[in-house]
Amino acid sequence: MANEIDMRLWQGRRDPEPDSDRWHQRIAPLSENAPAGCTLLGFASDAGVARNQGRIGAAAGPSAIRRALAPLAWHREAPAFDAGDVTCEDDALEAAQEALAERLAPLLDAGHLPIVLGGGHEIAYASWCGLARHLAPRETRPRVGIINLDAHFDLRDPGHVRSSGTPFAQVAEDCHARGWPFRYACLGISRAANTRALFRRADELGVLFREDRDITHTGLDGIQRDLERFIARCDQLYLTIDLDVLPASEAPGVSAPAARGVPLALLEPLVEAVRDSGKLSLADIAELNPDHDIDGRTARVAARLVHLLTLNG
Ligand SMILES: N=CN[C@@H](CCC(=O)O)C(=O)O
Ligand SMILES: [Mn+2]
Ligand SMILES: [Mn+2]
Repeated sequence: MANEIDMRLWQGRRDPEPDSDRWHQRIAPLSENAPAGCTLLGFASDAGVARNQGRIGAAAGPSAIRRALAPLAWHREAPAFDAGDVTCEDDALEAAQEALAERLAPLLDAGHLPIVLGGGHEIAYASWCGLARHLAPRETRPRVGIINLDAHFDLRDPGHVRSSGTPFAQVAEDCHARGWPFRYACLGISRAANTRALFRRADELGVLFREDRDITHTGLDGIQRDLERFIARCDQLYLTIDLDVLPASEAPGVSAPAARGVPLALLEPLVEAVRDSGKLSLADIAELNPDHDIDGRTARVAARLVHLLTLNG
């Protein structure tokens, strides 16, 4: 289930001038006793998307993000590592989620900032389980804030089927079982793409949500303030980005492209606010489907988001 680390994906142009490195020249395979840095870990799965009646292909997402990140300019001081992939075999989603959690927890224990590359949004339950495994022995009631940039709540009832549409309902159940608060913010919601039942569940669970049409140049300041208030109530943050939050023109390579979406230019300040909060423990990027991408557009957006998230390290 855990693949060898394939460093051949890390290729790109080389400039002869000094101080001109790119990611492919700096990223290293994760080794034992590596110093803390940002660590990429792939989750090659679209089993959750298949269960959710979506377009499969996201299992190839992690490699496509690495290829798109490889030639981007390196601006970091701290190291970056590639920890390889966890692969979901056929429909063995729960086993793959467990395997990812098992890989993530020691990375968090060692002080890394893991960035998990999807993979369908079923990645989110796996990321959460890794974070919970790291936190459980350390804190009795951790105040974790989950910030999801997504057109969808992904709060479908997991009692029917566990899929890419259920991860945050699964997290809510897990928090309830542990006696931990469930703090969930979902920014970019499309009213047209979420049923009334999902809006009701979001209200019942006290979710902070903002619709795609409200995230505009004029509305951004207010949303930033709401986000900052949410962040102030948390001790650590888990950021999850579903690429279908972007307009289909910017992110065509997803299972469910957005007719409207929130442009990258408006998402970046929100990502920066999370990054610069000093509370970010874990991030993932979900739903890249290279089969439906156009000229690598969506992979480039995903790579740019990884670049942005890790810029200050
Ligand atoms: N990851 C989540 N996906 C959406 C899919 C919506 C669709 O296929 O239209 C959801 O379940 O709501
Ligand atoms: Mn979505
Ligand atoms: Mn989603």
